Order: sequence, then structure tokens, then C-alpha cells
Amino acid sequence: MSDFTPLRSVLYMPSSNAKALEKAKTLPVDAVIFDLEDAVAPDAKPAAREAAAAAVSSGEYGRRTLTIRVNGLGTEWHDDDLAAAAQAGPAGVVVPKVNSADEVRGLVAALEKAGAPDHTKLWAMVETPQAIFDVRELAAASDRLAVLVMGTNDLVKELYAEHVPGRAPLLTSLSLSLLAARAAGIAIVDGVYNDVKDTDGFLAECRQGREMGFDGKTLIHPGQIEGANEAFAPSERAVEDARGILQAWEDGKGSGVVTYNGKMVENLHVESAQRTLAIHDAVRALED
Ligand SMILES: CC(C)(COP(=O)(O)OP(=O)(O)OC[C@H]1O[C@@H](n2cnc3c(N)ncnc32)[C@H](O)[C@@H]1OP(=O)(O)O)[C@@H](O)C(=O)NCCC(=O)NCCSC(=O)C[C@H](O)C(=O)O
Ligand SMILES: [Mg+2]
Repeated sequence: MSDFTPLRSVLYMPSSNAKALEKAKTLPVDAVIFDLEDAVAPDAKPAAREAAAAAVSSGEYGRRTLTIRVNGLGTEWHDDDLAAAAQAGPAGVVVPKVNSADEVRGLVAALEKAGAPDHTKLWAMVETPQAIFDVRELAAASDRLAVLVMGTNDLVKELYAEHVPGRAPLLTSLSLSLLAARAAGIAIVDGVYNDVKDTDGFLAECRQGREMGFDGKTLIHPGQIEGANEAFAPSERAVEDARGILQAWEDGKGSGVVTYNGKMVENLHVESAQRTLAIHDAVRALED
């Protein structure tokens, strides 16, 4: 876990919005998605592409993980977007509506052909019924695939579902994607919450995402960053418990099972505690 990169808060911004691009340089966000897809009107796409590439190359975003979301496979903008993103060399190229393992392999080949540096990974958006059915193979299709990104707006649209508190219509898709990411050993971030003024609803969805196991949440507004950063970082209590578990394990060296605060501790709990502390250390390192 030493090279763990926090992805608690992953903020989309339209690459056509110069003010938002500027503002992101000061926001306490773990990662930025410079968007060329849904948030950018067709006639603004060429200029947005240039702005996104320039932002990535600028060196002005500090420790933030930078990514560019290109337009999807089969669109008139995809090839030019992918070439520009590969040349700019962000941490991730986010591709919407990836449907299958074959598409992942094709995208990785295209990135390599376009000269993307080794550190530029593929982030695949899972947001169609076909992707959900193929998500296990999709997530394991390439070592260059680093992150799954849930596209819950498109999923709701494709399922003819509704956005409801608790997200019952999406739970199967969220859970299958999460299982696939964990089986493949890659990161996964939850979808966006559209109502930027509904703080309670947003925080409830962050808690749900955290409890399910997501690494973080994609966001659409700066006002959502603080809540996501807090929800997806280990709480003080969790850090204290993790340290206590490690101490109890150390004290009981040699026994296969000990207790901490009256609860059973086995090797698997020790591994979880170590993970909690590694995430805590990585988050602290960002904040220093
Ligand atoms: C949703 C918004 C259109 C709201 O914009 P606005 O009304 O301008 O908000 P505010 O006036 O409250 O903004 C306050 C300040 O913050 C800046 N700002 C706003 N949003 C962002 C942002 N995303 N990144 C950076 N900075 C931002 C404003 O410029 C104001 O700055 P200042 O005046 O200096 O204080 C808007 O928030 C927005 O456009 N959000 C992003 C929308 C987007 O990217 N959508 C596409 C991705 S969502 C999606 O499609 C996921 C997936 O594919 C799926 O299917 O689910
Ligand atoms: Mg989408």
C-alpha cells in the first residue's frame, strides 16, 4: 500500500470553463477530471481539448491527480481527444461508456500507439447495461486499466430507472462493479450526486459509497469536496482502532487469535487495520 493514491474526491469540470479550470488549482480535491464529453457543447469541443491538454502540461495543479475525459468510442471527437490526451500525459485518460474487455484492450493499444507515457493509465467508465454484464472481464482486461468510474446518470438513463434516496435501482450495478474492481485489484470511484444544493442527500450517498467499499466519489461542484474527503478517509476512531488492533496483535505474538476491546482479532483484521493506516498516512501526506 506504500504507493496508495487517495481518490476520495474526483471533481469533473467542463474543460470549456476557463474559470473552473483556474479555480481547480486551489481546491482541496484529490483528483480532477477535465471533461471533454457531456459537459462540453459540440462546437466548444476543439477549444476544450486544447485547454485540457494545456492544463495537464501546465504543472500548476500541484499534487492533484489529473485526468482527461475524452469523448466515447465511435464519436467524431474520440480519436483527436485520445491523441491529445496521450500527448499531454495525465495520470489517467477517462473513457466513457466502455462496454467490454475487447474495448479496454483496444483503448490501451490506441493509447500506446498515440505515445502515452507509462504513467498514463486508462480509467474506464462503467455506465451501460452491457458493461455491467461484462464488468468482471472488463476490469481484468489490462494492467494499464487503473480505475473504474461509475457513471450513474447514464446507468439511470439506460435502465429507465429513477434517482431515488438509497439508490435501490442501482445497487446491483454498483455491487457488481465493486466486486469486479476488487477481484482485479484496481480502484473504483462512485458516481456523481446531481443536486449540488442538497448537502444532506449528498453526504448520505457518500456514506453509502464508503460503506459499500468505494475508494471515493466523483463530484460536480466544489461544495461537495469537503464532504467526500471526510467520508472516504478513515475516521479518527477507525485510526485509533486500527492502531489498537495492531498493538493487541503484537502483544499476543504467536497466538492465532487475540481480542481488542472485547472483539475477536485474527490475521485478516490485522490486514484491514494495516490498510486503514496506509490510507490514513497517504491522506495525511496530501494535507501536509
Ligand atoms: C453544476 C454547475 C453547472 C453549477 O455551476 P454554477 O452555477 O456556476 O455553480 P456556482 O455558482 O455555485 O459555482 C461556485 C464557484 O465554483 C466554480 N465551480 C463550479 N463548478 C465547478 C467545477 N465543477 N469545478 C471547478 N469549479 C467549479 C464556479 O466557477 C464558481 O467559481 P467562483 O465564481 O470563482 O467562486 C457546475 O458546478 C458544473 O459545471 N459542474 C460540472 C458539470 C460536469 O462536469 N458534468 C459532467 C460530468 S457528470 C457525468 O456526466 C458523470 C457520468 O458520465 C454519468 O453518467 O453519471
Ligand atoms: Mg455518463
